[in-house]
Amino acid sequence: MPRIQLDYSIYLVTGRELLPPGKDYYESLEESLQGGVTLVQVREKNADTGEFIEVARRTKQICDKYNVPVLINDRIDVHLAVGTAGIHIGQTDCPLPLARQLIGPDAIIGLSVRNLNECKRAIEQKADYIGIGTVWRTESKDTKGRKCLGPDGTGEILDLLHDTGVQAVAIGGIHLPNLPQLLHGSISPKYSNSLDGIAIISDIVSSKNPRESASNLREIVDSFKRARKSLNQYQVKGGVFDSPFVIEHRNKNEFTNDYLIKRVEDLMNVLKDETPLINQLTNKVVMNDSANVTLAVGASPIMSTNPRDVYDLSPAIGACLINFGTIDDKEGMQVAGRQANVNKKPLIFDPVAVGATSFRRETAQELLAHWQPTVIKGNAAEIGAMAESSEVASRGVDAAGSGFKDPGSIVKQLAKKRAAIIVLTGPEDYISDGNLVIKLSNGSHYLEKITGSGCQAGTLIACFSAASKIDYLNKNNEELFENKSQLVQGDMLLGAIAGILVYTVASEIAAERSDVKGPGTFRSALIDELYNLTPETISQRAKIEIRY
Ligand SMILES: Cc1ncc(COP(=O)(O)OP(=O)(O)O)c(N)n1
Ligand SMILES: Cc1nc(C(=O)O)sc1CCOP(=O)(O)O
Repeated sequence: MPRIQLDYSIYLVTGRELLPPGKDYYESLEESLQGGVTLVQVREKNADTGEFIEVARRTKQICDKYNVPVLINDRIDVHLAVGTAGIHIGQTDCPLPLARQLIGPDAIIGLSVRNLNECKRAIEQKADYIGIGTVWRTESKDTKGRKCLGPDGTGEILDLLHDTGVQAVAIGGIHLPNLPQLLHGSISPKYSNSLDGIAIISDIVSSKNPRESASNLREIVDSFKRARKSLNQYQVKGGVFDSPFVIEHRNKNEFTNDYLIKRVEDLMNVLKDETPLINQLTNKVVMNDSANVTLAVGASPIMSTNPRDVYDLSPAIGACLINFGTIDDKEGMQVAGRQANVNKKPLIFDPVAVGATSFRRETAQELLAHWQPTVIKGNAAEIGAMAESSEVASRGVDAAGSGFKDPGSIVKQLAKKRAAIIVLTGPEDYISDGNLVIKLSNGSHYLEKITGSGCQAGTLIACFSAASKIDYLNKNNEELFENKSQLVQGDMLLGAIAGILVYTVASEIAAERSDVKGPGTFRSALIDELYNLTPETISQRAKIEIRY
């Protein structure tokens, strides 16, 4: 008989010592089940055997009312005494093959996994599921000396589970604000596997209102799973598509150049009407020009980097740009990005010269463990480094060589790996959400002759991503909270396309002006042409190619 299938979505691990003062354990448990907990593990670190059995027995009685299975932490004897669905064991507990012999073929066995080797062994030993941790620091267990895996490390482990049938939850430091970042950021780089659920102690147990806490977490996990399912449907059927970043359900036949141009025009008007604030943590070399291009398209720049300030500003901004050209404000970047995720703001990451030094590579990894970007923009060297491709070597901030043999597939694969929109800039620009690749062929050779043109493109992507979110909210007010797992509402692919198109078309017009004699005059003319650009000009000049 096959073992029962468990729903790992919201996996409550109990912790009586973490209850708020005065809250009864059984009352808290029942409320959390009403909020949507799908699986419970009884974890008793201080109880003696008799007490553990009694707690497990009463826990199972309550869970049975809600048809929620119970597992026992570590103790095979308690599992056998109470007749629960199975056990969860750690690396130093009873070895899995022995545990299987003792509890029989039908019981569930989950195993804690901290790295790739432990995961391989869990697969060999036929664990039913693995608990991947610790994702982030936690006060609920002593994890001193252990490396936090972050969403990235979790995703690498998920890749190994491809086609194995082994399920996976993540554990450690998971709370409502960082949950969307974990779910999106842990989508595995090679096979796009995602978590089956999350294991939680304190976010539920320490809550005064465990029903609400569980229900909030459940809503995010459910909507993430729905979005993943519709993405898979698109890949299978090749018809209507809906990536995790795109709320608009588009039909392939309607997604044409004319449609894109019309939507870019809409966003140009939104920016002028709504003047969103764009916070830019950017490098010293380009700060002034970036602020000016922001103003030229109708948005409003702010260049705040102080951690307290970016925290307070976050709810009020339209989008956040993190450009780590001079990496002076790492703490500010960590806080700004994290708060952008929490407040569901578009977060644009420009990893300037990321492949040039190990410091830059490590900083990028560290930042990406703190937050999930909506868009990653770079030149060939930067995108190559992010994709861990050796095809294009990195030389300072410039892309060496002519780029990739197949740029479309590089951006598409990286978009899947990073669960973000990827923008590759160069003589032609390539943009992908992991499903589609858009090639844009506007621009001027002068862009290579002024400093910070790539940085300005990142700024404009941030402006138009903010416009895309505003546009979405203006049109779908009642559906504001339709998909709580969404990192940001609005069509972020469109925001990226609009930013690049507006910038490159304006650069063409600037370069054609008779008063432009070289890079110096081009630089000023570019800001003027961004300011004067009309939707009609975009429509006349845009060179767009859509590839599936
Ligand atoms: C779902 C889940 N994952 C990991 C753990 C940790 O188990 P273990 O390593 O055995 O540590 P203790 O829980 O015994 O402290 C877990 N309990 N549940
Ligand atoms: C029990 C446990 N195991 C972990 C691991 O990494 O194996 S982390 C952890 C504690 C999880 O508690 P919270 O949800 O409060 O962070």
